Amino acid sequence: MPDSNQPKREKLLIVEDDPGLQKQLKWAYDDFDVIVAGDRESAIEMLRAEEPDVVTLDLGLPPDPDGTTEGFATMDEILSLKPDTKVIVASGHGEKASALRAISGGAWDFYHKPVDIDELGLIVRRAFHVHRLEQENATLAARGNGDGYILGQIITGAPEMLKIARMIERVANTNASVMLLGASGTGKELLAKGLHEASDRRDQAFVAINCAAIPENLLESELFGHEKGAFTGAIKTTEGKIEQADGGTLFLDEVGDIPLPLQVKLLRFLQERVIERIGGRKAIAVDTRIVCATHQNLEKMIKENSFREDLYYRFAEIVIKIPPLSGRSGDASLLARHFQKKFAAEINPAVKGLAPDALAALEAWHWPGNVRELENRIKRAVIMADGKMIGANDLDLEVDENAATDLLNLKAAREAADRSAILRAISQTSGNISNAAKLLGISRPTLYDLLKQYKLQQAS
Ligand SMILES: Nc1ncnc2c1ncn2[C@@H]1O[C@H](COP(=O)(O)OP(=O)(O)OP(=O)(O)O)[C@@H](O)[C@H]1O
Repeated sequence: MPDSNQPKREKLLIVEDDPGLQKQLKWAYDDFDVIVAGDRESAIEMLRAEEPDVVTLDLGLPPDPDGTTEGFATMDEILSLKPDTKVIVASGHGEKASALRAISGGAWDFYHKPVDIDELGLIVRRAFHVHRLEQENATLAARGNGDGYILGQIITGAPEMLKIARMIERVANTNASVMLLGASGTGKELLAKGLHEASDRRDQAFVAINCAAIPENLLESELFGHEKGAFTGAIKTTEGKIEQADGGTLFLDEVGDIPLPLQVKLLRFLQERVIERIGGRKAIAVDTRIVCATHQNLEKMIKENSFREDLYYRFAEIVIKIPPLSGRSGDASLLARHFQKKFAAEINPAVKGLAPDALAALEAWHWPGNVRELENRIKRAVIMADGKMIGANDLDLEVDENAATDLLNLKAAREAADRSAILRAISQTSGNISNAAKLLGISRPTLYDLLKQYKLQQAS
């Protein structure tokens, strides 16, 4: 007798252009609901229609079956439409470069062809397992029940960031240099710290330096140190940041601001792993791992000859792009609750939470200054709040008509429209749920159900 309680089978999308291999893989995964696509277009069509959680992707797809361009274009499109997808990339080319490109582009895992069904089966099953855990974690975090922490101190429930945490964990124990790209306030320094803590260098120093904040003429000495008497004012021998981070990690923020002569000196350090202090004669060996960040367009700077291409490739063995806060579903409320509790404890314990209209305004805002802006706004609101709850007025935000983004499918578009209408109604009625329900033409219980469904509940 068929078991009506049987759980829904998980969906696996196989993107592979070889019909023989398609059949073989389909047969091997008969415990999953397998769908197959032979090229980018049909893969994206199936992603939109079926929303698979795991995808195995052959990099050699038509019209470039012997290269990787079409495969990577498919991977990028999948991850931009549905960032929580676990993409497992297969390549017959077996080059390290493809593996690095895949992982830094957000792939979950990489394996070399020819396919070993058992080995791939393990990877696929683990990917489903981790996807399930991440979904549970995201739900808990959005409800405010889970702690929502990743990599130590980073708070998020968004699949976009969980993907990045996973990438960071994977590269932490390689010695590859990592470049974090993201707008100001997206948490690059916190992620660099997270990478250090996830690596086996965690017991040694984590040293951070912002190259844009230090005058050009002092930056060399800050990085490389100096010997006593090397220049006027050098009254004692001083270690630079690179040496201070020996055995550990150096976070170089705003590398785009490093002047060209110093870029040459840094290149030498990265190639030979030795430094010379200013005024020093001996080469000192250092084992410092570099994580760097910038919000500048280094590729453009290379074209304009203001950044060295060879240094870029030394810095950017792995490039990780950090999404802006507005691209992290549910994180604005989650982080707001965290900062409200933190600042209330430090500054104004009378403030107990965020009113629904405040949460609505937070979710609708586009956050040009990212997490730093959110932190500052909540801090200010905690200081200024009259009552127990922070209201939308305390945040000094206007409800923003969200710019349309590329949505996965009609269901996702409807949900986005529902969320936006609900948030606006709550904001217009200053958080009064009965009035908001009236404004929306639905009953109060229906509105509560929708708040729950879209994870828009009020903080307790
Ligand atoms: N996910 C997060 N969870 C908790 N706090 C965060 C998170 N992201 C950022 N922050 C906090 O926001 C502030 C800005 O973060 P951080 O300095 O890491 O950003 P950044 O990208 O390095 O900024 P910039 O490019 O301007 O230097 C810090 O106070 C940091 O602790």
